[in-house]
Amino acid sequence: MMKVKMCGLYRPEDIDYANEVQPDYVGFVFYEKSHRAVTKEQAAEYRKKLLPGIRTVGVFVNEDPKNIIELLEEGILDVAQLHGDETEEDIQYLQAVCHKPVIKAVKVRDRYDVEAWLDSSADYLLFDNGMGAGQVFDWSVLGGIDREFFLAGGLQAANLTEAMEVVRPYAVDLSSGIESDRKKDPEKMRRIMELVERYRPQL
Ligand SMILES: O=C(O)c1ccccc1N[C@@H]1O[C@H](COP(=O)(O)O)[C@@H](O)[C@H]1O
Repeated sequence: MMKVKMCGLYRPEDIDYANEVQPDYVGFVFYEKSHRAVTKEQAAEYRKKLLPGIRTVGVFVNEDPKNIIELLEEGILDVAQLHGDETEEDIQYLQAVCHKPVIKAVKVRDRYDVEAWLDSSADYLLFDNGMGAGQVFDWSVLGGIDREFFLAGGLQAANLTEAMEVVRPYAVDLSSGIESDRKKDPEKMRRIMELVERYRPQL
């Protein structure tokens, strides 16, 4: 069944919106250059308010593994998403220490970028065009992938159904596409869930 991740929740009300629409995953960005960045304390508070069935993903860019491990071991996060230059060794180290899923985000320019990570020990790959910039990439380079992956990058109500039908990812991942004026928009979140629910019975 198609999963959905709603990423970049950073205001207290974003948690209320997520509890209403109930995506499979929500993402907290631990990257201080992002307007969506949260602190460990905020994420801990948000985790407490979030419905227990919703899994929390921490988004990191070349973060000190010690900080990632702390968040995973304290139960603030269920999954780590590595969005920087992390290596295969970094991924395996986190998996060995925490026994929690690791998503490796891959910035896709062409098929070579995709193939370079197909044998990764990451629990999931995530194919994206950048870092939450809301830009789509050429999905045709994702053909014939024999493992589960998240599709991110510029997904929104207008292109989501096509993305699900054409790419058939394990999960769709949205951030900019569920925002208005750089804030999470509950109406857009509801619309996305409607589209995912409508698609789900087909699988
Ligand atoms: O959202 C951010 O600010 C961010 C910062 C650093 C790394 C990743 C970030 N976001 C990730 O970008 C994708 C898709 O975003 P969009 O839908 O294109 O806006 C998603 O995986 C976020 O986790």
